[in-house]
Amino acid sequence: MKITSARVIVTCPGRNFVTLKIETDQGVYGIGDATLNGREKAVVSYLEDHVIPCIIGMDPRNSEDIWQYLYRGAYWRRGPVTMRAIAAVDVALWDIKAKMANMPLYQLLGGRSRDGVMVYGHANGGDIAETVDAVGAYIDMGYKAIRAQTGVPGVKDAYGVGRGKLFYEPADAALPSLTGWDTRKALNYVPKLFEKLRETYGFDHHLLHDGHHRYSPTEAAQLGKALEPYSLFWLEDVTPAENQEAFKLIRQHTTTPLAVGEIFNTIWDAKDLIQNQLIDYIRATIVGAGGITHLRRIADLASLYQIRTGCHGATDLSPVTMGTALHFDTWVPNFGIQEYMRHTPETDEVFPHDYSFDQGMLYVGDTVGHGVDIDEKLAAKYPYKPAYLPVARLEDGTMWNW
Ligand SMILES: O=C(O)C(=O)C[C@H](O)[C@H](O)CO
Ligand SMILES: [Mg+2]
Repeated sequence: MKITSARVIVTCPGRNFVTLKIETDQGVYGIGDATLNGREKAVVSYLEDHVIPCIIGMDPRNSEDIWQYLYRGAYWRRGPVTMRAIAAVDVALWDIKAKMANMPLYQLLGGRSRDGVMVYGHANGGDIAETVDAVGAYIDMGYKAIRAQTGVPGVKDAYGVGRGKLFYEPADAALPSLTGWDTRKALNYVPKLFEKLRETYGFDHHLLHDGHHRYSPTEAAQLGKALEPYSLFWLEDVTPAENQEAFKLIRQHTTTPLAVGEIFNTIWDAKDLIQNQLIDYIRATIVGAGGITHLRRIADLASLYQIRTGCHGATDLSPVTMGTALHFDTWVPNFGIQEYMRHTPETDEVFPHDYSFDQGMLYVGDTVGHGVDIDEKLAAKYPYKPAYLPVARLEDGTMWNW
C-alpha cells in the first residue's frame, strides 16, 4: 500500500483552518488538521515544501515509523510548526488505518472507556454581572462544567471576553490588536466573580478559570489560594510554563487544581510538571502535540502520577482535531475533561462530522475513521484571511503575555 498524494487545503469559513488530505493507491484517504493560529502559512509551507515530498510512496500503514521519520529525520526537533505538521500526517494516517480496519478510531485505540465525554464551555462577560448571566445560560444548555472569564474594571479587553456569546474568537484582526493587563486589578476582581457564581448557582457545577499566562508564580499562588473556597475544577495556565520548576512554588501554596499545556508540543514540555506532580490536568492536544502517536505517550506518562487529560479545544482547533480528540477521550483511561468551544455553522458545514452534544457531554458516533471529512468545494468558497491573536501591554506600555 502506498501514499499517492497529499494536499494542503486552506479555508476560512469564519476563521482560518489548514487541513491535510492524504490519498492512497487503495482509494482510502485520511484527513488531518494542521492549523496554527496566526501562523497558518508557516505550517502550509512546512508541509508542502518539506513533508509531502518525503512521504509520497511510503506505506501509510506504518504510522509509527513515519512519525519517527518526520521527528528524528528533520534533525530540528519540536516546536509548534514542526509538531503540527507531524500531527496532521499522523491523524490522517490513523484515519486511514481505522477506515481500513472498518472501525471507528476509538475502537482501534482500545475501545470505549466511557459512554460520552464531559466538556466545558466558555462563559464570559464584560463584568461580574454579565459573566454570572453567561454562566447561567450555559447551565440552561445542560453544561456540567463551565469556564468563567470576566472583564476587569480599568483593564482594556481582559483575556477571554469576546464580543459574541457562543462563538468567542480571539484571532480578530489583520494585524494583532492591542489589549491591556493589570495583575493587581485582576487579583482583586477575579475571586469576587467566583464568590458570586457559587452564591448564585451553588456548588453542583464544575467551574474553571484561565489565567492565560498572566501571573508570576507568587501572584499565581495568591490567586489559587483566594479561589480555594470556590472549589474550582481547575485553574489553567496561571503562569508561563517554559520554566516547569516555577510550578513548585504555586503548588506549595494552594490546593486549587492546576491545568497546563495547551501550547505544549511534546512530552518534554510536560515531563517535569508530570513527574513532580506539579499539575493535575495536562492540556496538550492532538494537533498541538504531534498527533495521536505522541499524545498517547504523554497521557500514559501522566497516568502514572494520577494526572488526567484536559485537551485544548478552542475554535482554532478544527473539527478534525475535535473529532479525533473525542475518539481519544472516549478511550484514554485517565480522561479528565474536554474543552469545547463551538465552531460557527459555516465551519461545521465545511467539516461534516460525526459528534454531537447532549446535556454537557459530547458523543462520537460509529462512522469509520475519526468521522470528520472536508467538503472541498465548499472550503474553496472561503479564501484565507490574515488574522492574528491580540497582544497585551501593561498600562506603562510594557509588553506582557497575551
Ligand atoms: O482555550 C483556551 O483555553 C485558550 O486559552 C484559547 C487560546 O487563547 C487560543 O487557542 C489561542 O489560539
Ligand atoms: Mg487556555
